[in-house]
Amino acid sequence: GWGYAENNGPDKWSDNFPIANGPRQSPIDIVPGDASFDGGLKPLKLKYDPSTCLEILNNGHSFQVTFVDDTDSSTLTDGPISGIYRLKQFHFHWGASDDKGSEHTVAGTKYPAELHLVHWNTKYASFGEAASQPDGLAVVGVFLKIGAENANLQKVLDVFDIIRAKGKQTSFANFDPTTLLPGSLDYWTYDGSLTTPPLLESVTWIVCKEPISVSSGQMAKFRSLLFSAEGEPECCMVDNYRPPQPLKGRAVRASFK
Ligand SMILES: COc1cc(C[n+]2ccc3cc(OS(N)(=O)=O)ccc3c2)cc(OC)c1OC
Ligand SMILES: [Zn+2]
Repeated sequence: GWGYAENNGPDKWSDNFPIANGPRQSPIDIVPGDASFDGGLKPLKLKYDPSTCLEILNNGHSFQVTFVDDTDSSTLTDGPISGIYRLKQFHFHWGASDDKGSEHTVAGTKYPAELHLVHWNTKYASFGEAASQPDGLAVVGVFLKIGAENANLQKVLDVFDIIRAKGKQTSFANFDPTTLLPGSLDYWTYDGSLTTPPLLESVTWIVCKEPISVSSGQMAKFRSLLFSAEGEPECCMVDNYRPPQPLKGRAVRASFK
């Protein structure tokens, strides 16, 4: 299957997923000077209920924290979207070293990691159905920047020893993803795609301008996870990011001046 190695990585994804060369692929390089301020963009409204937090899983590409999404308990509204989008999961992408790892870049700058909070439009019956619609998903991206230790993030890293290998999962309750958001919710927004196969062009991207902090030691903990399953030769989970894709004429709007 697909991965991030030389033989199955981003440059090979178009073999099985031709949409990889489509008109609205993600991530992109965000050039602040080229983004147009849109005074019509509303502030993001994120309302998360920690009791909807379910489990944490190593899916072999990243780790994800999954939420119960059968009610409107944890939602994204306003911002660039209309309607109600429900939180399904959040996950991260990161590098083998602190000089790379984010998927979106800002005027060519790479951050050591990027958080994705994945939401689906409740006008559709499920995540899977929404994922095939042009307005089906909204992903909030948050950059991680090397600095002070992040105590909220540490709660997630503390269970990594249990989910070290692909396929491992454990219950994970009462986590509030709001604690992983930056102080300012200023954002850039553009129409894009999932950044991993099936690369569906169904995502309204909402990328926060302000990063959250992560310490270098915490980044080392991310890199202790494995792409490989138990009993397989150990392969460190690092560089699980897709590089920026062609903008192909898309507009990037800014919610701030
Ligand atoms: C839960 O059901 C699905 C899970 C998934 C798993 N999945 C695969 C790839 C993903 C890529 C994502 O990309 S990202 N990095 O842009 O956030 C986000 C969520 C994803 C979730 C895909 C589906 O169809 C596309 C599903 O519906 C059948
Ligand atoms: Zn992602």
